[in-house]
Amino acid sequence: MGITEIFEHVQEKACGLCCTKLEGFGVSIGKTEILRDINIHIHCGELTALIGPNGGGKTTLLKAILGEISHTGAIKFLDAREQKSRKPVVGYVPQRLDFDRGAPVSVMDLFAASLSVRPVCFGYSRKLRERVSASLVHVQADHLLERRLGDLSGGEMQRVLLALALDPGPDLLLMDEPVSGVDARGRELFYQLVFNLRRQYDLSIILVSHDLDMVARYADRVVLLNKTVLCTGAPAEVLTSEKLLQAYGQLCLETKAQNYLQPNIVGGVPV
Ligand SMILES: Nc1ncnc2c1ncn2[C@@H]1O[C@H](COP(=O)(O)OP(=O)(O)OP(=O)(O)O)[C@@H](O)[C@H]1O
Repeated sequence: MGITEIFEHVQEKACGLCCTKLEGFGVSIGKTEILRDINIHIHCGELTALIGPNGGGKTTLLKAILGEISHTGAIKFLDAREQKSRKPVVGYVPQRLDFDRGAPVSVMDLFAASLSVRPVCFGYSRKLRERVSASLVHVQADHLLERRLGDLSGGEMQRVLLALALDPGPDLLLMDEPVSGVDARGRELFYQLVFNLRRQYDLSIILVSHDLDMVARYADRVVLLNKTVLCTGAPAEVLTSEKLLQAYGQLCLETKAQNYLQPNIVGGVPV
């Protein structure tokens, strides 16, 4: 894939009617300052990749947005269709789901437990089954409806968790290295799905990833984070920035990051 094809999707237009802003965002745990002065504008219909060295604060930022840990500053969601600012509905896809792989729990059970107040042992309504089936279609997983969770592959499980995070439809979708343990084919499918869904649902997405190759190919924007925002912009801009080398330091040599810093090479692809 050439550089033009890699970045051509950036030229597509989102609705531009809603956005999420983090303003003066900071997190301290005990006396340790983990994040400071974070100002990010997350655009609707766009996939924003959050990259940075280990311990840079990426997971902490997602946890703070989810409200799991306290923060300073503000998170604002502007719904321009309704002409008002409100709390965003946030969906989340974790790196993995910890569960007993031997438990007789199906994909349908997982959705029912999340979407319905009725105990799973009482069965489900036809309406709920149709709703779950429709959600799974969007992530190419409708054939997995009755499958036991323990029998799913890593990629299938992450697609199911993606469908779960999209129901009910969020304003902001957060994903923390969602396919880090998944094989290359599964990773590619997952990124393609997310890439298509972002425009289909006008989703604002923040995706934490160490996979700079995928980031170069699928992200609309990149935020380089190490305690604070070091650099933000289009993938071609951030992934060729000297700040990337500074942030990753020696580790850069052990990751694909070095590819992006050589002149005339982006995403490991000569241009
Ligand atoms: N509960 C906690 N108490 C103290 N320090 C913490 C706590 N949670 C996270 N930290 C520290 O905050 C820093 C940021 O951690 P975080 O997990 O957010 O980084 P990350 O960018 O997601 O890292 P990685 O890429 O390795 O997943 C690290 O130095 C970590 O040790």
